[in-house]
Amino acid sequence: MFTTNAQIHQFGGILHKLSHDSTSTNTKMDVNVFVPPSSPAKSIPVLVYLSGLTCTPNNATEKSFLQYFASKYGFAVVFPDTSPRGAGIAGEDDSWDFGTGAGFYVDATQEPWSTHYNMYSYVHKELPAALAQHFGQLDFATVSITGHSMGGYGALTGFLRNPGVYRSVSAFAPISNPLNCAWGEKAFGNYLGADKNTWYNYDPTHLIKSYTHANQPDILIQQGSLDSFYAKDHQLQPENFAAAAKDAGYAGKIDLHIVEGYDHSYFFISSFVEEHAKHHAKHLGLIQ
Ligand SMILES: N[C@@H](CCC(=O)N[C@@H](CSC=O)C(=O)NCC(=O)O)C(=O)O
Repeated sequence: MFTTNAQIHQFGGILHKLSHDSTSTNTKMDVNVFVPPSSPAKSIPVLVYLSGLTCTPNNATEKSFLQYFASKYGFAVVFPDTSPRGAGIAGEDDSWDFGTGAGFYVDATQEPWSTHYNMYSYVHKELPAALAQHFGQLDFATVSITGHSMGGYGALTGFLRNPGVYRSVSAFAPISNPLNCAWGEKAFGNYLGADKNTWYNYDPTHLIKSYTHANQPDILIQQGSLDSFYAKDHQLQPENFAAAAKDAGYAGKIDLHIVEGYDHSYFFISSFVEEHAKHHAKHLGLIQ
């Protein structure tokens, strides 16, 4: 059961700011949903946008410009939160890259995180089922997924672990090989524990090696060359994902664009959001 906190008219559609009690996280969760203009009898395909570290559903809603293209092509957009909030766990607010705002789209197995930090089940199971009930017009059987940074990793992971569920996937500056970077080691070590065998289930670079489903669409990835998380800190490593896909014989093209001069911010995301919207509109059957 959702509570509507705001309904904002935008680009001919409506942005719904909602909250609900989640059984995956055992907390109240906020979610934004943009519904494009449409005739009442028509079902509307859906794009899920997963945000990065520190974000609420509002960052992308306010800064990506994605709703303009969702309205143009006729798909809805779901903007989930990035973690439970106010779970009351000691240490959850101590750092910006772990805990609140940094749920890493995993189902935690380790105490004290496992009661609340179950963002994988929340995003891929509970939330779509609940929203399908709330918005009868949204067609969650025709759904694609995208995201930024931690959310780009969440999108790639969700696509690869749920063969046939998402028609297409794309990512902006995704954390592509979390087993191999400081953000991933911190998050997985705490949420999943010391046994690295369990970490592989959440690493796109490893998951693509065993992805066998017939649905192998092109995967669009943009990465700014001056993004310090990419160039300096090596947190992102999209080349590792592209190389693994090639070695695995993934049939679609890994369309990795290193875009000169761009950083990690929403200035970068909004510059390429049209390309991503078009990519998904094609796979959702809205354009040729
Ligand atoms: N100084 C930033 C650091 C965090 C940051 O850059 N977060 C990115 C995602 S990073 C990987 O997941 C982000 O999307 N920030 C929100 C924004 O609106 O730009 C900070 O504290 O935000």
